[in-house]
Amino acid sequence: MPTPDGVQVTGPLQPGFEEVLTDEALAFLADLHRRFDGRRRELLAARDTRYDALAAGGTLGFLPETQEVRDGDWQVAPPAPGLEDRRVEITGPVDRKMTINALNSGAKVWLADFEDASTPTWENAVQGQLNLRDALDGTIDFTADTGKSYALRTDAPLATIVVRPRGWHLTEKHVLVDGERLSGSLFDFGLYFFHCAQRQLDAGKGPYFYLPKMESHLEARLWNDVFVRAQEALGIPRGTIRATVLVETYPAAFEMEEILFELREHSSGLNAGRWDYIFSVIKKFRTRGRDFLLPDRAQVTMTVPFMRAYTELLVRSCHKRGAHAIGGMAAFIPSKDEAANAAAYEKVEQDKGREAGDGFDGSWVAHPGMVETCKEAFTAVLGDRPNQLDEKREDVHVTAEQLLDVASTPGQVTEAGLRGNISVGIQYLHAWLGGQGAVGINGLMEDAATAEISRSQVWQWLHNDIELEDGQVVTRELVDRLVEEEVAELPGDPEQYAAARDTFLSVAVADEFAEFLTLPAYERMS
Ligand SMILES: CC(=O)SCCNC(=O)CCNC(=O)[C@H](O)C(C)(C)COP(=O)(O)OP(=O)(O)OC[C@H]1O[C@@H](n2cnc3c(N)ncnc32)[C@H](O)[C@@H]1OP(=O)(O)O
Ligand SMILES: O=CC(=O)O
Ligand SMILES: [Mg+2]
Repeated sequence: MPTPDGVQVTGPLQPGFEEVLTDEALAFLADLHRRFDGRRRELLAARDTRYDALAAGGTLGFLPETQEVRDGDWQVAPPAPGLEDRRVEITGPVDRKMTINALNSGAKVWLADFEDASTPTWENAVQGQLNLRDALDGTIDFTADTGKSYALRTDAPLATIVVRPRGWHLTEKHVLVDGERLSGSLFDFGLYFFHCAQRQLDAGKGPYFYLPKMESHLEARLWNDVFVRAQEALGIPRGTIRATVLVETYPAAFEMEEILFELREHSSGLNAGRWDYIFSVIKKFRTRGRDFLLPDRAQVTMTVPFMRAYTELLVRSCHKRGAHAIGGMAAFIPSKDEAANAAAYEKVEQDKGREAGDGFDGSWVAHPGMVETCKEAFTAVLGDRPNQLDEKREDVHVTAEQLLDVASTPGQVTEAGLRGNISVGIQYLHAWLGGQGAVGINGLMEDAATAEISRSQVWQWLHNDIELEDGQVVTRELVDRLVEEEVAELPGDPEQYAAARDTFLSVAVADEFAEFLTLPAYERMS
C-alpha cells in the first residue's frame, strides 16, 4: 500500500481497510501528528507533575490564574443541528450489529465508542471507521450467524452520531509517523473527520465528538487547536465541529468552566462521566490512606456527598454558559431474571429522574432496552422543551471542600467487595483481551471505566493495609488467595483466564501503579 512520506502502516490490511487508510487520509493524520503530538506528550507529563504534588500531600482546587474566565461574560456556541434535544443518548461499540441497533434504538444520540466500550484492536479501530462511513451512506447491513439480518430503519429518525475517540494517553501502534506511534485520539478523530465530516454536513448534521479523560483546560485547548487545524485543512468552516467533554477526572472537576471556555466555539457541553470520575478520585489520592478511602464499589452511588457536589456543579457550570449538561451511565442492563429485571428498570428510572430533576438536559443508557425509560424520565421534566438550558441552577454553590469530601462517604470495605472487584476485573480483562470492550456481568454493564474502579480499589486497599469490615487486613496473600478462588468460580477451564489474571495482577497489585489498565493490556496485543 502506498503511504505518504514518513508514514508506515504496520497493521494487516483486511478487505476494505484501504478505503479508510487512503494516502490522503494518512497524510492528514501525519499533519496532525507533526503539529500536535509534542504538545500531547507535554500535557501527559504535566499530569505526572500534578500527581507528584498530590502524592506529596498537596490538594486540588479552583485555579487562581483562571479566575477571569470564571468571572467573564461569555457563552458557548448554540446547539448544532441534531444536538438540540439530547434527552436520551445510547452508547456502545462500533461493530456492525451494534451500530445498526444503536442508530435504530429511538435514542436522540448515539455515542459511537472507540473508548471505554472498545478494545482498540487494529480491526476494531479500522473496521469501526468503515462501519460509520457505511452507516452515513445508508449502506450498512449485517447478517448474524443465526440468520437474523439487520438494516437501518426508515420509519423513524436515526440517532445523531457523536464519536468518542480514545483518550490522549493511548497510542495507535499500527501507524507510525516519522518512526513514532500516532496518538489513538488523533487516529480515531482524524479518520472519522476526514471521511465523514462532509457526509454529516450533507445529511444536515455535522462532525460531533465526545472527548474523554481530560485532566485540564490545557488539554481542551489542544483539542480545540486540533479542530481548528482539521477544519482549515479540509475547507470546513471553523466552528462546525461540536464536542461534549466528559468531566471524568478529579482535576477536571475544578476546571469545568475553563474547559467550556477553551472549546467555546466548538463546545456542545459537558457530561458527568461518573465511572471514570470515581476511578480518578481513587487514583489521584491512592496513597493518602483513609482520607480518600471509598467503600465497596456498589456503595459509591450518585447521592453520596462528593458525587452530588460534582453533578450539581456540572449542571450549574454548563447552564451558566449555554451548554448542555448530560448525565452519566446507569450501569444496570436488562436481565432474563424477572425480579432482577424489574429492579434494574426501577434503578435506571430513579437515576434518570434524579438527573432530570437536577437540571441535566439528557442522559446515557447502555442498552436499547433502557432508551424509553430514560426518555420518559426526561420528558416528564422537559415536556416539549428540547432541553432545560433555561434552568440556571443559580441556587448551586459548590466549594472545593465539597468536591474533596470523600471521607464522609458512608459504607464499608468488605471481603465481598474485594472478591467482586477481583472477579469483575479478571472477567472484564478476559473479554477486553478477546476484543470485546464492554460486557454484561451480574446484571451490570462493565467497561474500561468500571473495571478501573475495581482494580484501583484493590490496589488502594492493599497498599494502605486497609482492614476489612470483618477484621482481615488486605494483604498480598489474601488477594492472591481470593484471585485463585474467584478464577476457579468462573465458567470453563481456569487456564483460559491466565492472561487476564496476569494483567489484573499487574494493575491491581504491583507496586508501580499503571496509569490506565488499558496501557499494559494494549502492549499484550499484537
Ligand atoms: C463508563 C462508560 O463509558 S459507559 C459507555 C461505554 N459503555 C458502553 O457503551 C456499553 C454499551 N453496552 C453494551 O455494550 C452492551 O449493552 C453490553 C455488552 C453491556 C450487553 O450486551 P449484550 O450482552 O449483547 O446484551 P443483550 O443480549 O441484552 O442485547 C440485546 C440486544 O441489544 C443489543 N444491544 C445491547 N446493547 C447495545 C448497545 N449499547 N448499542 C446497540 N445495541 C445494543 C444487542 O446487540 C442485542 O441485539 P440483538 O437482539 O439484535 O442480538
Ligand atoms: O465515560 C463515562 C464514564 O462514566 O467513565
Ligand atoms: Mg469514561
